[in-house]
Amino acid sequence: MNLPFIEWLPKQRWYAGRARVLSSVTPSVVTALAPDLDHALLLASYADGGSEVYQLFVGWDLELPEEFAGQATIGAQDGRTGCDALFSPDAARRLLTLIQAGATTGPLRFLPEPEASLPVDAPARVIEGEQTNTSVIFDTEAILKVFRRVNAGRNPDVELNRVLARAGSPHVAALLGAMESVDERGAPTSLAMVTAYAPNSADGWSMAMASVRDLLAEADLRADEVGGDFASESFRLGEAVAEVHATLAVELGSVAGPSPLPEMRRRLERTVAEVPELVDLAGAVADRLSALEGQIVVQRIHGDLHLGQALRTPDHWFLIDFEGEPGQPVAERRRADSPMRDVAGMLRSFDYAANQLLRGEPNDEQLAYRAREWVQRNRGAFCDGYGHVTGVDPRALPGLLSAYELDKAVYEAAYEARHRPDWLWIPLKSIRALLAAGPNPIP
Ligand SMILES: Nc1ncnc2c1ncn2[C@@H]1O[C@H](COP(=O)(O)OP(=O)(O)O)[C@@H](O)[C@H]1O
Ligand SMILES: O=P(O)(O)O[C@H]1O[C@H](CO)[C@@H](O[C@H]2O[C@H](CO)[C@@H](O)[C@H](O)[C@H]2O)[C@H](O)[C@H]1O
Repeated sequence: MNLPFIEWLPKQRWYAGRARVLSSVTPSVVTALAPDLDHALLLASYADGGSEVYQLFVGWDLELPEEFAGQATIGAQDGRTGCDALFSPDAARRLLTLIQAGATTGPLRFLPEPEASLPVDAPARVIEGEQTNTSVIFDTEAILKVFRRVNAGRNPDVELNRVLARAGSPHVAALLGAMESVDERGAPTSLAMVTAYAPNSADGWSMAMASVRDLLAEADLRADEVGGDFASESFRLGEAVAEVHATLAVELGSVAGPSPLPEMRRRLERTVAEVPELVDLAGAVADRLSALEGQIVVQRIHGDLHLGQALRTPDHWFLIDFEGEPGQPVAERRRADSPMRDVAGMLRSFDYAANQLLRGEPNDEQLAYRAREWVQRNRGAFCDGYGHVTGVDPRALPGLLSAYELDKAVYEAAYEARHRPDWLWIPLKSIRALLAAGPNPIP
């Protein structure tokens, strides 16, 4: 396969190498699925000596919806045009059919869940947006998520969705199937998963943004007085996260174990090297992380929880995307950790929602005050909901929570520097605020 991947790959939203110099992109494993459809693992090598593996279904001379033709077309080879086949509804349906059939092709395994019935004839459409992976929706019935960056091992998204669905949790979409590759020793690497689609749902990020927008439009009203108050949803979301944690603890265990302090310190060091604005703050952040010295209670958790990972269905809050932090090795993403990592992730997200809408109004003190009020109200409601289920209010663990919030904000600084440099100011502002607030950030 000899397509111009080196030009096409860096233009994709899910490409994570923006801060690095790409030196080559080579198809390392190619598996033919049909005469006009191949599966390819692409080895992207960087000038710094590092590399990443990306996954692509390459379609040949496929018909593409007009609006996606430019984005999906990779280039020409031997008189045929190669494209990202997930944009072809027909190719996407064929992938679903392979999963339904439990097919095996070369190293690829297509695995339906027991009794699952996949909508193999449904209209299919790629969803666009700020996603790490690429997902295709099949009518209102199923959603196929293809992991873009491939890391050896079983992806926690597949693993935890399966555990939670089989335990009857009302807070996840049912897993319908998966796709893996196996190496010579039979060890699996997750490549894709299909879950039931939740129709008529809204994601927590859009709902929170609508609520903040309402508040900022009514500068004289308090957060609890405007129509779009989000606090009761934040409370229910706190309950849902706590219930998911409780189910994971029952199903997969919860023990006293070493804290992730060494990894947090390494992350801080790496991020300071990438984000010069952090240099002056790093010492104070490191001091605050020391609250995690010694042992803590750990269990399997979501690992990268934020408002965009929560879907409000007509009946429940669902949590999605249990993949952990994109870009980390699978072993690290599967590692047990404190549930406070997820709580901190969601609390950070309330901060993001309010700050994001203050963009362009940086010096309006009245709006900034209102936004802070919204954040306090919703962070508080989330913790109330969480504590209502577990009996332990996260605010009773301020040192732990503040350390996890800072670690998350450091992660976000690296994430934004790589993917959305325009947003970098949000985690930087939060790091300064968290340091100034002391180790007990929530009243
Ligand atoms: N089961 C589902 N039902 C409805 N929409 C979903 C479902 N799962 C995911 N989505 C939508 O797809 C988007 C991407 O899913 P996500 O798992 O977060 O992918 P990524 O890893 O690419 O970020 C979500 O923001 C959500 O809007
Ligand atoms: O792609 P994922 O959803 O797995 O997560 C990554 O991208 C997120 C942004 O899309 C990023 O989240 C950060 O921005 C959100 C607003 O867009 C905000 O709600 C989150 O709190 C903030 O962390 C996430 O960190 C990253 O892993």
